[in-house]
Amino acid sequence: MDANLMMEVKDFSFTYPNAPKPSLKHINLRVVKNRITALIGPSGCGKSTLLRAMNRIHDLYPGCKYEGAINLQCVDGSVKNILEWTKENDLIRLRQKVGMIFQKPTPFPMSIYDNIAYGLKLQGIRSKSELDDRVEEALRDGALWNEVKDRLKDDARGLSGGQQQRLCIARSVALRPDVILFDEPTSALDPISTVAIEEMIMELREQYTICIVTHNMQQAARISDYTAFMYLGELIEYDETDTIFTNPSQKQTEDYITGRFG
Ligand SMILES: Nc1ncnc2c1ncn2[C@@H]1O[C@H](COP(=O)(O)OP(=O)(O)OP(=O)(O)O)[C@@H](O)[C@H]1O
Repeated sequence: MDANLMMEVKDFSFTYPNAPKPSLKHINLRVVKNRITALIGPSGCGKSTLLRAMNRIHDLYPGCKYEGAINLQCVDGSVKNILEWTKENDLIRLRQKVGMIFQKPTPFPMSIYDNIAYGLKLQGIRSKSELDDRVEEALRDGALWNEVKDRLKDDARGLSGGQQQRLCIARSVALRPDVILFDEPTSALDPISTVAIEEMIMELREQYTICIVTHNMQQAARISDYTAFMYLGELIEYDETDTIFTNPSQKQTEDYITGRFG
């Protein structure tokens, strides 16, 4: 695997439990370190299914069938195929290394502070001052600190939708993952909150590797470095975002980005 890659999906097929046929077929995708990779394509093409395979979140339901490989570059330079991991502890660690942000914000029913501290405590951090520092650092990374620093003990569910989404990003970032997966993170938000999240994602790229599913082609064009176009469970074309949007090599990609279908 090239040193500039964080993940590499190789000849990957995926079938949901009891489904008659695979939802993803022979996918190859390169996820470059410290870059934003966007997955685009019409509804039902398999974008979310692919994203969710990248931290094995499908395994919360038994019976999924994986074929091929999803390789992850580890800190020690070794490369691991995450599809071979079976132990529950390995999967928990994987989801700390490869975090996920969902379409609807999912704050825990607890205070703003505890939303962040919860995962840190699970990682074994007990010192109050260390927890305070890590919570502040995460909320700063999530561009939320100034808005919430005087009400850290308030219930997180009292925040606006955009603030809740930034809290969820801060919660993920607090665990210092290598990769953050975003599944349509702004589709439930107003335009102003959307801009705030997009700006944050672009800043996070300096420290993290990012993969984002979006229905919004302008969003993909605005924020991503690389784009993959998917159709009917296959990856049709992958390239630098500028190339995909100005000079795609496949007719299906061109038809999609010019609004002729989807
Ligand atoms: N839990 C499931 N069980 C069986 N099939 C599923 C399940 N979830 C999704 N699928 C099927 O897998 C295919 C890909 O779905 P997926 O949600 O990944 O597409 P998508 O491109 O993200 O769509 P959208 O943009 O509408 O969210 C679809 O044919 C869908 O019906």
